Parts: sequence; C-alpha cells; structure tokens
Amino acid sequence: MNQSKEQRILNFVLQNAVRGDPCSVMDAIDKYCSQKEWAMNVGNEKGLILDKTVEEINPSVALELGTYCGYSAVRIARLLKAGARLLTVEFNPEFAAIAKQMIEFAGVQDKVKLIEGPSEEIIPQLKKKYEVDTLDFVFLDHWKDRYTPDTILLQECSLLRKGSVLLADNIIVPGAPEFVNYIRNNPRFQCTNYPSHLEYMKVQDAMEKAVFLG
Ligand SMILES: COCc1ccccc1-c1cc(O)c2[nH]cnc(=O)c2c1
Ligand SMILES: [Mg+2]
Repeated sequence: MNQSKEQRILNFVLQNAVRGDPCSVMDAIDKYCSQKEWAMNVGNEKGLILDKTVEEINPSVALELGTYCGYSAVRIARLLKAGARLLTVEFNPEFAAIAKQMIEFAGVQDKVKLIEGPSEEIIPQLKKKYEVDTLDFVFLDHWKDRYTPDTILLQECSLLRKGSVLLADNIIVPGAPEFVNYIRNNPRFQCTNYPSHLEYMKVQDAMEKAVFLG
C-alpha cells in the first residue's frame, strides 16, 4: 500500500526536525512542501500573520477548524502561555492520525486537544464535553463552505464573547466569498483583510480577521 503525501510529510519531519522543537517541525514541513510536494499548510508567509494575531490576543482558549497535518496547531500552540490550550478539529481520520504524531513530535501535545469529527457536530459539544466557556481565538482553515455556518453556530452556542477574534485562511484561494459577504456586512463583527499569498506559491491569497463585538 503506497504512502500518502501526508505520511511522506510526517516522515520528512521525523527524519529532519528536532523532537520537542516546534520551529524545526514548521521549517521541515515548509521545506518539504515548497521543494518536494505542495500541501495545504498555512505556510510561513500567512503563518506570520497567524503568529501576530495569536501574540496580540494571547488566548487562554483557542479553537482551530481544520487541523490537516498539524502545522498550524504546532504554530499556534508554541505561542500559548502556560495553562492555555488549543482545541483543533479534523474531519479526515487519516489527516488526524498524522497530525497527532506531528503535534507529539513537536512536543506541544500538553497544550493541544485534537478532536476528530465534523465541526458542526463538535462545536455544540465544546461547552459541556470539552469544558469551554468562551473562545478567545478561532482559526478557520477547513472547508470554505463551512466558514459561515460554523461562525453562526459558534454564536448560537454562545461560544463567542466581546473581543473574540476569528481569523480565516483562504479568503481568495480557494476563496470564501459567501463568508466574506456575511462577515463584512454583519454589524456584530469588525473585519480586517490581510493580503498575502497562497502557501508555497506566487498566487494571491488573503486572510480575514473578524473581531466579535458582542
Ligand atoms: C484541497 O485543495 C487544495 C488547494 C488547491 C488549490 C488552491 C488552494 C487549496 C487549498 C489551500 C488551503 O490553504 C486550504 N486550507 C484548508 N482547507 C482547504 O481545503 C485548502 C485548500
Ligand atoms: Mg488554508
């Protein structure tokens, strides 16, 4: 049974990064995916926008929708203060299995809770099953047609508070036009667009930050 691309990415990390060193894991993934096989990690250019947003908020409780291989989970978790935690949701079991190993190798497993399943099922469980009160930060990086319904669901489940920050990847490519229309025309959100490029490519992309006004 030949290996998946995601397994090849993990193998490259295991052979080229340093166990317990999140930056070496991020660098190895970026090296492999820019030189060998493209993959949909947020990457280093948009990753810096993610870093700045996380550092600005300094979240106690963060949620990521769309774990993939765990690149952005490692990227976010490495910046979290003692006692803070990241919940990351992945629908695809193969991706979740890779991400679990990636997160453990990076040494951030104590800060990260990887939850396998569809976001529309997991979000309503966050309060009772995962002991979440409200979310300080949400990174949307999953199916683009889930951005709007999941943002509505987060509000319906009272998971956002005044000042909660959403950051959405792939506003241009693959694109989330319906989400952009929803969030920019919603008076309960203050939006900021961050032009960038598609990971590992010279193609325009952007991230959108949306602060919940309560
Ligand atoms: C499977 O499509 C891969 C692809 C192909 C061409 C352009 C963009 C993308 C892309 C880029 C991303 O950062 C993504 N992030 C999260 N979920 C995605 O589906 C996703 C897709
Ligand atoms: Mg993405």
